[in-house]
Amino acid sequence: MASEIQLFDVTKRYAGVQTPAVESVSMTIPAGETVVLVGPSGCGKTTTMRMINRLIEPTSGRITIDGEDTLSLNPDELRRGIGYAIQQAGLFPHLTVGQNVGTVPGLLGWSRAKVSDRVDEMLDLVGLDPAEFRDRYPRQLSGGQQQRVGVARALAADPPVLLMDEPFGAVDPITRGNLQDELMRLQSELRKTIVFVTHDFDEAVKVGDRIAVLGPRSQLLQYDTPEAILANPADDTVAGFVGAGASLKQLRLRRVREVELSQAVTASVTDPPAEVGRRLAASEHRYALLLDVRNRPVSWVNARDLGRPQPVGAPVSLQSTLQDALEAILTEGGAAVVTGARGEYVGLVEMDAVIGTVQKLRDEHAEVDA
Ligand SMILES: Nc1ncnc2c1ncn2[C@@H]1O[C@H](COP(=O)(O)OP(=O)(O)OP(=O)(O)O)[C@@H](O)[C@H]1O
Repeated sequence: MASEIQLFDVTKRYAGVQTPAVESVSMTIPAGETVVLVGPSGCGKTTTMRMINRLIEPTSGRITIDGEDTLSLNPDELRRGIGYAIQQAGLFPHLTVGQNVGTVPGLLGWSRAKVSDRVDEMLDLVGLDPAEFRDRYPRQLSGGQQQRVGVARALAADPPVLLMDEPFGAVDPITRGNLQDELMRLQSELRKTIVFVTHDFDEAVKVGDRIAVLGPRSQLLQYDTPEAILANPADDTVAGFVGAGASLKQLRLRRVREVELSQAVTASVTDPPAEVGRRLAASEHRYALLLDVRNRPVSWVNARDLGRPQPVGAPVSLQSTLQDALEAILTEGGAAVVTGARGEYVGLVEMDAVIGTVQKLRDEHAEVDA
């Protein structure tokens, strides 16, 4: 279940402040997508997001959820239908983890048994063992665990919309990466409409189906897929925000299965070196890949040194990102070996394929603009 959110000409002026915090913003957030609002500190991200659940009331303009004007709804009811997760989790310190997660279902009048089942289900979903964590207090949790409880609480009443304001801002980079991975896994199952605020562009690229790059007063500088923004930033401000290494970042969004694999000269580990030499001589290649009886890559052998095979480094899979493949190419010194589900040899990713992919993305997105 997911809902489309639309902003029409939305403006927010805080009392006593001359310039509006958000000025005349219009955008559509498609149902079931994760849209990331990204922009520098103070540009109005939080204000924009909080107007959706009316924690902040717009000065003018209209916001609809599935076509329904949010101003026509009772704010408390509206908020019960919108999950909300914030930095530092914002858990109630005097309530247990279970009570925190069960807050909204409780308010909605669910039976105790149903709330209790739901709490356990949600804790499981975010990777916390209910038996271990249900009765703890927030202060007895690590930052990352608190953040997980925050997400569980936001999802407990199964809202069609989830607002997340820098939800992973307060944890270390490794925990942050894990939480991002988990959110993506959850979202691939739940397909909620998620509005996610961050000032970290890399986080936006990782979790977003679309990214809204905001300037002052929440002005939409560019609103597009991560691929399109990386390939073709709308202007210098966006380019500055994308930062260095845009091409490298693109490689994180592409999978090995999307590129054309090349093929190595292969032989069996049991083949005599002379036979391997004959095969290499008949090809234009200098190296052959030796496979075991189950077709799994074992070693590389050089035409000039057939007696001394070198072990194959860590292979990549069809699901690996092109960034992983590039890393393997650089480590292996030529090509990354790709293996299938049972570890069998499938093909190679070569440098040309990686370069070609980046080039193609750039061309595709340049054409869209033309
Ligand atoms: N209650 C308030 N009263 C007056 N001005 C406010 C209020 N809340 C926010 N502002 C101002 O509105 C602007 C936008 O703030 P907002 O918190 O939406 O930005 P943000 O992009 O989320 O920033 P950050 O990334 O630093 O959290 C800022 O200039 C801020 O100072």
